[in-house]
Amino acid sequence: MTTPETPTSPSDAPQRQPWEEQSLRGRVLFVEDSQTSAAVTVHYLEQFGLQVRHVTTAEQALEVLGFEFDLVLSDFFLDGQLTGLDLVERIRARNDDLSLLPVLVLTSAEETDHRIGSLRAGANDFIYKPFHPEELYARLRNLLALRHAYKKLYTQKKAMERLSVTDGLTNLYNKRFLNGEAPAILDRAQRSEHPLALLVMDLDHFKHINDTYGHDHGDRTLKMVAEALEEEFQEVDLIARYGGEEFVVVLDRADRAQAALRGERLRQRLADLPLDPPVTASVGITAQHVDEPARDFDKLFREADRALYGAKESGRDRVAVWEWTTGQAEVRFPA
Ligand SMILES: Nc1nc2c(ncn2[C@@H]2O[C@H](COP(=O)(O)OP(=O)(O)OP(=O)(O)O)[C@@H](O)[C@H]2O)c(=O)[nH]1
Repeated sequence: MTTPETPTSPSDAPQRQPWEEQSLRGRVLFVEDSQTSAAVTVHYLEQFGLQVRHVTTAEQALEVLGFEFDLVLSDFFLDGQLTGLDLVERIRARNDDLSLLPVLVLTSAEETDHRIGSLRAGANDFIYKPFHPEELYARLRNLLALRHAYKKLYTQKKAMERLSVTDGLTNLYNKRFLNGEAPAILDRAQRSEHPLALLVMDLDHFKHINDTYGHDHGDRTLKMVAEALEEEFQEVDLIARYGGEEFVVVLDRADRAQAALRGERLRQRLADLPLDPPVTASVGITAQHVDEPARDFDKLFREADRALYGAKESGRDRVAVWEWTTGQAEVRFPA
């Protein structure tokens, strides 16, 4: 049985606002110089579920504009030199991703030219003042859906970019990234006149480890070696897995002697890893000093590789340095 208070038809039901059904998510940069209008609008924006930063001029908006915002809501006429249209133009002219921020412009019904101008400048949408809250909600919801879709795409793009430059097994950078980045790091070192060293490390008799203990064991060994490399060279930006069991470290601002010491520490660290059987590694090092003729990255890599070959030839588990003056690999460690 129905009581008199119970609604008997949908029209009797208390009307729920759309934002009570589905609140919005996001941060809005709201630009409005009239305190009275601003108070009403902020009230609605917060009711919709949005976080609001209110400023009164376009100049202030440009100052605080940052990646934490999802949308700009701006009145056309503002205190200060700049209008809402100027604000749109300046946001769109930025050369970072904030140039893509959705902008909704508040205008009055008579301001046709301003509306067209704002849209031509790149505003995504407009709304007449005084607005109906449901209309504001609907327009904001559409623009925020666009924003959230863009953010998702951006995150996916970043993840894809990261995947394309890293090695799946060890998570270190791959050869492609090394070959793309290292020449620029070397170029900067040469122009700012500081040394740069290159370290190439190759595990010894890794084929034997694989053949005897299985490929999975080999993989686990490679992962542990990669972790050791990251710990040993925490301050280094470029550590790469160059191929199977060969790794490269670009030591910006290190000279030959410093790099040789770092190579020796790495050699000892790898020998101390709790692995059964233990691994050893051969290390080849070269450096570009300020007083030496400039070489390109390929040439430096060949020098480090020849030093590595020297370390292998001398019995493995060694650190060898390519000496620029003698044009030869010289074993430095163990002493
Ligand atoms: N488990 C595992 N093995 C790999 C991977 N990539 C390359 N390898 C193996 O690494 C071994 C490298 O063998 P070699 O190039 O002969 O070198 P090595 O046995 O370490 O000998 P030296 O370098 O001369 O001391 C091969 O058996 C490859 O199959 C990998 O991702 N996982």
